Amino acid sequence: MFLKSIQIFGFKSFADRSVIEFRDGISALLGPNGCGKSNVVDSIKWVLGEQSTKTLRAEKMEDVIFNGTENRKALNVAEVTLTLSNDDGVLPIEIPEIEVKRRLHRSGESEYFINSAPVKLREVRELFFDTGIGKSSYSIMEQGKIDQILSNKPEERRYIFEEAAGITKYKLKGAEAERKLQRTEENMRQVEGILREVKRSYDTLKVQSEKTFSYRDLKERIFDLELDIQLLKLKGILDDQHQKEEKLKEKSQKRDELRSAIDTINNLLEENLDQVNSMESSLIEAQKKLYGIDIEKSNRESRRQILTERSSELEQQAKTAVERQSSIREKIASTGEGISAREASLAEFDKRIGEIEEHIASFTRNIESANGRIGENEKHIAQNEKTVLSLERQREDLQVKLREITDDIVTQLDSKLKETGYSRQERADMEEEILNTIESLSIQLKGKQSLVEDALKLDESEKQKTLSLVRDAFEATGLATKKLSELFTRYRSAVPSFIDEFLAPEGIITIKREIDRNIEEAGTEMTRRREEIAALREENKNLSSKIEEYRRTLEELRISRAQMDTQKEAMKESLAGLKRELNDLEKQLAAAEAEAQRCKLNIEENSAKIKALDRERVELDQQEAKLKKELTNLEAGINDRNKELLKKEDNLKQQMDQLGKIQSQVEQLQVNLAGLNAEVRNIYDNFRDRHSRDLNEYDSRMFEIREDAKDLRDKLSKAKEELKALGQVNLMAPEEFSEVKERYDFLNGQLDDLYKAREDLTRITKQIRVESTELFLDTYEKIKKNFHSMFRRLFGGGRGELQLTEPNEVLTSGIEIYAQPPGKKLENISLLSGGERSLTAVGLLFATYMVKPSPFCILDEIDAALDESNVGRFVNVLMEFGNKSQFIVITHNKKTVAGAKTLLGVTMEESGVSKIIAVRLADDGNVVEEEVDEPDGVPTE
Ligand SMILES: Nc1ncnc2c1ncn2[C@@H]1O[C@H](COP(=O)(O)OP(=O)(O)OP(=O)(O)O)[C@@H](O)[C@H]1O
Repeated sequence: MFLKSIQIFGFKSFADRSVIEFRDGISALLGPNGCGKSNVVDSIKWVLGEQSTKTLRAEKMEDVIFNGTENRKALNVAEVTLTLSNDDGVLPIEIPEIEVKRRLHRSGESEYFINSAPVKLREVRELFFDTGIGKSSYSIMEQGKIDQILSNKPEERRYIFEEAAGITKYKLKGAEAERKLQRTEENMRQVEGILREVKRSYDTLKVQSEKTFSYRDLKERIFDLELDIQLLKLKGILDDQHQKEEKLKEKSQKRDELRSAIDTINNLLEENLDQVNSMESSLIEAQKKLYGIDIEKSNRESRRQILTERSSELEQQAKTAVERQSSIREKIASTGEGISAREASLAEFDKRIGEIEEHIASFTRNIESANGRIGENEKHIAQNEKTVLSLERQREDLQVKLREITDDIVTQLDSKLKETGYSRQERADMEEEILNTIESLSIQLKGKQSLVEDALKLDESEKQKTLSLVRDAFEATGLATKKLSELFTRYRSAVPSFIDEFLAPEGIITIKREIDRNIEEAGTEMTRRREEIAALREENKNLSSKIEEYRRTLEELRISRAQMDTQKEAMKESLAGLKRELNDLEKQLAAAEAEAQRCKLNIEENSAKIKALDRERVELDQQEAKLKKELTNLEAGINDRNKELLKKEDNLKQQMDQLGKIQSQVEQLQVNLAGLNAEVRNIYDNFRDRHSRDLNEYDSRMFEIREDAKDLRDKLSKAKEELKALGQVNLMAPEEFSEVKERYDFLNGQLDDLYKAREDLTRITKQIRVESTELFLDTYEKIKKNFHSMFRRLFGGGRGELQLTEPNEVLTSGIEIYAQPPGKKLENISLLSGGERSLTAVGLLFATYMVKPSPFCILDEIDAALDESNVGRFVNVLMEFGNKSQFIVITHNKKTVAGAKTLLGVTMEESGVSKIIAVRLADDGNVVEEEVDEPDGVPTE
């Protein structure tokens, strides 16, 4: 026994955790349609790693999770655990019992386990390689799959043979090796391409790098030569510098000695000068005082002159002020007149403005009253319009009523006339008869009257005769009257009395007349109101044009008032100007008077001041004579001292000349030294700028140079020419070359590895192909032979053939099946009947089993299309195989069930939820173990 049990939870219709314990031999899985038998097969395929939702009869993978029933909620996880016995070591793990589990969450998360350890799908698949079990194997055969085997292209049938030959693993390895080989060749092509590219750079950079090395050597030589030239130059300067410093030291000493001798002479000179200076200060002081007196004297003289001139000016000013007073007075008089005239004009303006204001007020009132009147008229118009509107509505209502009542009159008249049997013709006839009777009566009466009148003229006898005739005639008249009265009575009864009802005060015609009258009255009232509205509108139109006229006049009045205001303002301003002018003139007059007074006072003050100045002049003349005497004495003393000073200064000058010469020599030396220093600095700086190095570093080399400057310069120009001849140089070439070289060497190494790998892979692929071909051919030949005999057993005769479509390409060739049921021609399987096809496929399956039986086999209703005799043969063969291999058969066929040792029932006691029931049969076919009641749909014999 290989398949021990399966535990299903949440998978399709298995909502509850269900365990199916499998036994050796043939187990039949029974149950009514739709109870979940095929779901058990699906669960086995699923746990073995089936990924095709189509094969699992689902749209998407989540569809395999129990999705609920009317009474149960859907689950969120499906889990199937398959327990396999590995006592025979079929599976490549050395454990006697292996548990494979697959779990799927509704979120899409999927897990696989082998013996509770999480694994990848690949590991599950590898576990069943070449065992006949697994995704694409022959251990699970369904009705659909049998059809597939037979109707597939010959090449697609190969998997059964490959699985039986055990070359699936080889095939995978071969494919893997092929893939690797392809990848390797692809890599080789890529590496070769890259290498070609790199080689180009490699060659170019190699040449460039060699050139760069020559360049670098020359550069170094040039540097050394330039260094030596600079060092030689520096050495010459430094020697010169040393000599000049010595000379400077000597000259500086001499200069310092001269400076101290000059300082001594200077000190003596300073003492004599101090004495001369003090005498000169006294002289200057005396001169200053004398000068001061002179200034004082001239000051006073000029002040005296100024005062005299000022007095005459003041007299002239006083005269002018008096003249100005009289002219101002004249202007004041004329300005006063101007003011009075403007005040009169202002009064006139006020009067006229008052009048205009009154006009404006009266026009404004007129406009207001006209507007008021228009407002009232508008109100009347609105009222009248309202009334007209309501009258119109009334009239319309009345007209509606009139139409209604007219209709009523016609209807009532009609019915009354019908009721009373009134006939117009009869009435007309009767009226004619009455008129005829009245006429004949009046003719008779006229005849009687003329008879009576004639009788009155006759004699008595004739009279009596005539009167009796008249009496007879009156009798006839009485008859006519009676007839008339009868006629009238008849006429009255013929004329309908309802007319009176109609005409009565509450009668319908009276009401109609009332309505007619009301309509007419409403019309008259509306006309009156409309006329009134028109009159009011006309009045308002007149009033509006009047208002417009008033407004225009008002506007004109306002403009003239504004003009008047402007003129008045101008007049006011002119008046104010004149008043200001008057005020100014009055002030000017006062000022002129004050001016005249001030001039008089100033003239008096000036004459007093002139007298005081004359007195001070006498005193100053005396002081001047005294100071002039003091000055003569001081000038003589200073002259003597100056002669002594001149002698000392001559001596000093000689010393100074000498000092000047030495100082200039010192300075020249200092300048020279500074120049040399600058030269040295320049040499250092230039060197640093050109070579980015410090010349200090090479100081010691200065004393090792044996060549002279000329030789060095010749060599330098030669080296420079050589450098120029090199042309453009890639300075980074050596570094770039070393990088490219490294890459070039690496790629070469890689290419060698790839060549080796390709050789290995080609060898492996070839080996796999040879081994696979051998294995395949061996198995194919066996199955072919078995198929032939199995076909004959199942069909009870006939012939079954297998043929390679391309015998020279064993590893890709298709396998054609030919079948010849007994008594028929050898035919291609596509021409077989459904049952024949099933039986042929079963034959192929069993032929394969004979070569490589898979550890277990599930057959899902493959007997469905077989007839009784074929089922019999099928069951016989099945039972034979059942002794060696484990079979789980889903069937509805009683004969097949009878062949089973164990019965497994699937029911749906609860709608939509599958449940497992197991029944074990003894060898004699009796039930020996019953775990649950026999499920519905279990066929019994
Ligand atoms: N995810 C699911 N959740 C619940 N029930 C499901 C699910 N997927 C399928 N089913 C139910 O499983 C039943 C089909 O089961 P299955 O095909 O195994 O029946 P069967 O016993 O093989 O029938 P038959 O004898 O007709 O072949 C259907 O009733 C279907 O509704």
